[in-house]
Amino acid sequence: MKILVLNGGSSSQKSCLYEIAGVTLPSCPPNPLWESVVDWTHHSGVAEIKITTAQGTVLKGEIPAKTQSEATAYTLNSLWQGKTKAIDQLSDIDVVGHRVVHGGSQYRESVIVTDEVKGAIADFARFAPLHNPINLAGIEAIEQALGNVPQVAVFDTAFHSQLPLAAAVYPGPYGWYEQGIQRYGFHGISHQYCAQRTAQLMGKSLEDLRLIVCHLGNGCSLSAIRNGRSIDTTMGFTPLEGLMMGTRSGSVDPGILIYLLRQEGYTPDQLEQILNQKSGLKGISGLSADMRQIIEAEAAGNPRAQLALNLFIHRLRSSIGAMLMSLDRLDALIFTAGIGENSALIRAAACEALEFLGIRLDRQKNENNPVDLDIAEAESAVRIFTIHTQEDWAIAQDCWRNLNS
Ligand SMILES: Nc1ncnc2c1ncn2[C@@H]1O[C@H](COP(=O)(O)OP(=O)(O)O)[C@@H](O)[C@H]1O
Ligand SMILES: CC(=O)OP(=O)(O)O
Ligand SMILES: [Mg+2]
Repeated sequence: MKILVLNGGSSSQKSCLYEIAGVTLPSCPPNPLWESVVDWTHHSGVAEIKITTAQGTVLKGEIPAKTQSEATAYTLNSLWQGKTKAIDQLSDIDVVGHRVVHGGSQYRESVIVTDEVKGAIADFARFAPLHNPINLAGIEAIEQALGNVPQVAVFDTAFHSQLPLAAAVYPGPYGWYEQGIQRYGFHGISHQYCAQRTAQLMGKSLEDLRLIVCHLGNGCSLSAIRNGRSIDTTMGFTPLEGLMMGTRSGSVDPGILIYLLRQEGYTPDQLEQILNQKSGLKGISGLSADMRQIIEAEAAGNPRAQLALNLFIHRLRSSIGAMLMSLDRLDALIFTAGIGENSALIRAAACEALEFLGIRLDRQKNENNPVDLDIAEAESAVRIFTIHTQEDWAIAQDCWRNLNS
């Protein structure tokens, strides 16, 4: 079965083609036949593209793609034509899986896309305006190019859909909860994948483990996992709550927003822009949303980069503390996504604060940025893992399950 996965984010679109040959799912993620990343973050109106095939062909360049649909059309062509060709024709694709960021409380599992599902994704765009429209555009681009190939929507909110009420409900008026204003949580595909992979590496059943997953990418969130379920998480009603992120503020006093609306005459659109695009590492440093550049500038003595880094670490530590208190035992602390997988400095800074609990990082192992490895000292009270998050593979597995159930 050939499975195409589209993972559309606010500034990038990652796509992947997998082939599953057997009658059961492989236990470890297979290498994809073909992968592409389209990134809009560097220049306006132009996207950077990188395509890699299983044969090792790498194509890098810029394409004049302003929209998601243009980028998807270009990407699909490169799948069956030219140097990066991986299939003879698009009809060789059996199923297409999509990461859909918001599925509300309605979608607790992945589903085959129907008109009703598309309507719900469009409706939930109210709650995730930066993500859901992009996910829907991906589904429609595939409909145009591939007709009625089965498509599967895999929701970032699904893994958190059983949050206990104490974690899910905001302490505003009860009417908020009745109208759907509640904590949904995001990055669930990654949190769930990392939890399952850690259980596999520990040789234990996920049911028996208590875990904290730190998903630290452009968007950042933590989850507390017990009996294989997310019981607490830092993102909430939208992907704005919680940790400080690349360009997003994370949690701020809502009083600030009332002040800005009333005293400074800001519009809701301006507030959205500030909180989503002009805050976080970029807003504080004035330099960049890229953690690598923040770390470099901090090392060179830039005071605002120093402040941005200190804020990021402070909020990460206090939120790990919050997740810890939702579990009454911890078996493993897991770091994943761009920063979590690649920054020994951030992992060490987070773990330093936990040493009083007997949680000890092996400095040498940590420095090597290992993939899917335990980086705790042998006598540590809690295991510490770096896990390469494979959201695309998790989506491909859900496609396979939907078509084989
Ligand atoms: N070696 C590194 N050290 C620190 N941060 C890194 C490193 N490599 C990547 N990152 C950071 O990872 C983040 C992007 O993470 P990623 O998971 O790729 O994001 P996305 O949310 O777009 O999927 C960026 O802030 C980038 O700076
Ligand atoms: C939900 C979310 O924040 O996603 P991303 O980190 O890809 O922006
Ligand atoms: Mg990501």
